[in-house]
Amino acid sequence: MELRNKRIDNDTFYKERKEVLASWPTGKDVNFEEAVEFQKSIPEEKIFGRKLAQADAEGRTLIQPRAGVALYTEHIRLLQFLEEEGGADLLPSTVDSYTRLNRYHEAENGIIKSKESGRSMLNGFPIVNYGTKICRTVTSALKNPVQVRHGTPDARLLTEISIAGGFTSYEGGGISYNIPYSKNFSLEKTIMYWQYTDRLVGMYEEAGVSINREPFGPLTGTLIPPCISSAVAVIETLLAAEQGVKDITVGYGQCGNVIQDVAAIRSLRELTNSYLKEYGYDDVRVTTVFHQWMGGFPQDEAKAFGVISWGSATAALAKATKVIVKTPHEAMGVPTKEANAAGLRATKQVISMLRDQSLVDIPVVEQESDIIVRETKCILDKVFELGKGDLAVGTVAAFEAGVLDIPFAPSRYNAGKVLPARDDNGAVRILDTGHLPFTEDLKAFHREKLEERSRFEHRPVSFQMVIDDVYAIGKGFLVGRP
Ligand SMILES: CCC[C@H]1O[C@@H](n2cnc3c(N)ncnc32)[C@H](O)[C@@H]1O
Repeated sequence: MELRNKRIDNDTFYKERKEVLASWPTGKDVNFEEAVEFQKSIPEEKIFGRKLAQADAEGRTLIQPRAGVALYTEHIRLLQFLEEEGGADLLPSTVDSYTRLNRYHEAENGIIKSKESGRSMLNGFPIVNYGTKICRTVTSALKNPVQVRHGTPDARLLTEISIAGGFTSYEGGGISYNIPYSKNFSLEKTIMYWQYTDRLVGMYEEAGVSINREPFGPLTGTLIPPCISSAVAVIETLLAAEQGVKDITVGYGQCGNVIQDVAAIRSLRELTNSYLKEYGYDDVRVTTVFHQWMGGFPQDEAKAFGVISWGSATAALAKATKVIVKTPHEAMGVPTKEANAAGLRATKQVISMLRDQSLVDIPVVEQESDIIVRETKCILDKVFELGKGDLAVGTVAAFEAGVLDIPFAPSRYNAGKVLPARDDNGAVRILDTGHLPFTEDLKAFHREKLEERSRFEHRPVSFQMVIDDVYAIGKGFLVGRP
């Protein structure tokens, strides 16, 4: 089938669905009509999109951890601990790396080894191996809505079992779970795989079940210019809306300059709503998610709490609908439930103290937001032009042309020409725009910002700034000063 940004017709979808459900034994337990009834039996307060909409209307920022372990009984205990002791408003189930690569045999071995050793031998919760019934045991044991978080290029079977299993939100997208994660996965393929995911969500919507979708905002989590993460988020939103998705949370990973980070959330919300309206999707609910610092973390737990609190403050001042919380074990790996809960409590403390303050409408944020909007429009207009009006075709062509280009991404489909570097205030600017279709005045803006830093540091604007910025974090700084 050819790549097109067009709603998948039923015959094509059901034919593909047969193969998807046959790709692992647990797929045979998925029955759409029965799953719709189960989803409809879930209490209102556990519907992810409802809780987001309520918080957004009240201008509140919800807190959500990442969490996932191999044994489902332990996973239940973990998630119950995070809502009871951590105060999590929203819950995750972070999926293990084998499942993300469709390597269910190895996930199965991981479950067995975890039972034998009494500890989690997987770095997440293997949803596909457990299947619908056990997933329902997990989601029914919790008080709060639960979302599946992962990084899966081909997530079709994972989507089927997740929704049938009572999860009411699902993260990812055909760009955001491919280019930053994989080296060789065809972008055309993953866009089509994620059209399947979004079509399935659309079918649940048409049956009266609302499932929240969340494109993965941070991408590589390293010096990502807001216009690039916003362009990807808007594209994945529009592709999802075409398949019938009605509830979307667009996201952004903290970069470190507070003004730019607040402007990034403000402009992301504005861009997503305006593009949905422009392309005729008038009934899609949009909320935002701010990811606490996705870069390297200090080993020292007190310093880690400093980083966590800094991200919490920015999320609150940006009025993000939710914030994804890090833990003081970030530098070590999968956190203990105690560390995870502590990260949540620190976050909630800061969010609560700042709940009556906002930086969204201050002039410097408005100015920065306008720059991001103009940059993102330059990119998206070119994507549509390259696709001769078809967004999916345009997206593939845009990556080939370097019009979409995600810094530090491993994918061979990514040009890797764009070079970001921080300006004198730590905001992420663009040292080399590669083939980004920026207007001359936008290019001049970035050049000038970097020249300001160059004058302050008495050194030329150069690639060395990029290297210094990447290493600065480990030294506890943002701007990599010479
Ligand atoms: C793109 C997401 C990366 C982040 O996702 C966290 N993460 C991954 N797996 C788990 C897990 N099983 N439990 C708690 N956090 C987890 C990492 O720390 C990292 O920050």
